[in-house]
Amino acid sequence: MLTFPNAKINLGLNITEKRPDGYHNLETIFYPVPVEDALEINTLNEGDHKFRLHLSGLEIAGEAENNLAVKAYKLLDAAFNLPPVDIHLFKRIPSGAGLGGGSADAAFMLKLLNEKFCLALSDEALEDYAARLGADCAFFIKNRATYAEGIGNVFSPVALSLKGYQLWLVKPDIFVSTKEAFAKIKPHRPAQSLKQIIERPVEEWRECMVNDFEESVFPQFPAIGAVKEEMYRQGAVYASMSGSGSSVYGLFNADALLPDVDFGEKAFIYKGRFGDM
Ligand SMILES: C[C@@](CO)(OP(=O)(O)O)[C@H](O)COP(=O)(O)OP(=O)(O)OC[C@H]1O[C@@H](n2ccc(N)nc2=O)[C@H](O)[C@@H]1O
Ligand SMILES: Nc1ncnc2c1ncn2[C@@H]1O[C@H](COP(=O)(O)OP(=O)(O)O)[C@@H](O)[C@H]1O
Repeated sequence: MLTFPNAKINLGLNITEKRPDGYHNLETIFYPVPVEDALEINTLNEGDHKFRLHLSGLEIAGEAENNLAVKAYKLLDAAFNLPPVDIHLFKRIPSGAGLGGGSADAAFMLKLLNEKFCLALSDEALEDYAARLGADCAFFIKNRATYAEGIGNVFSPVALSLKGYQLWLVKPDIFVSTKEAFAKIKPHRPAQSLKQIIERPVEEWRECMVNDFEESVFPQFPAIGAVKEEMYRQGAVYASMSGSGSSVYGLFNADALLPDVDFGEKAFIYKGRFGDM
């Protein structure tokens, strides 16, 4: 059985306060984007392993045991004693990019196992399992525009569609540590909540919607800020870094022409169109 875990972008990201446990409260809107991995599972009939993981495409750091697709399998296996599985993951979503690719693989693995082994878990039950694998992981269960608060794990749906807009996504060859990016931020409450901002036309977002991480990340990595500037030079209606970086996206009108731009030899570049997601 085959599925295609997709990435997300953050539309706005306000870091509102530091908590006693060291984590930060924030508000953001997660929106699914059509950049996809491919994830396949088959029942494993040979050997005495519970799982085998085959990886291709972009490299993922870390051992197979720590792969989020495997962690998702282990979580449901502990509860339901699942048959052994052969897992194939083709990685197209860059890691450590603020695109949630690892979390997407985990959430889609839960959905895949639920279907393949007829576990009859509701979306809410799947969200509970997903939340144990990562803060933004549960978003990918319903996989629709979502307002997130708390540490990024308390969700409510938002009525928002970017259908028809073009998406230009660039991840320069730069690694940003999420932990360090948080450490450099002075949390503050925004003048206007993202819930209100998102109701305004996309053309107005540039004046009022921010990703607080840009303030700490752009001075350290000017090349990331330069990608955002380039998006606006090319006519983006709205452009921003996603999550804690290092990817940057631009939203363009349906008829805009997106030229070839050199963002560096190792940059990941995606151009596409939002559909019904
Ligand atoms: C900030 C977001 C917004 O989308 O960034 P991206 O990962 O998408 O870039 C996410 O919530 C990130 O979630 P995630 O990437 O899972 O972060 P984690 O691994 O849980 O945390 C890495 C480190 O960031 C800090 N951290 C994380 C989340 C949070 N609400 N407050 C924090 O202070 C902690 O120091 C933690 O040790
Ligand atoms: N299936 C997976 N895909 C991507 N990264 C994974 C996966 N499993 C574990 N990881 C680890 O999770 C980390 C975060 O990856 P990811 O969720 O893609 O990025 P981000 O948090 O920037 O959105 C990576 O550094 C990687 O080591």
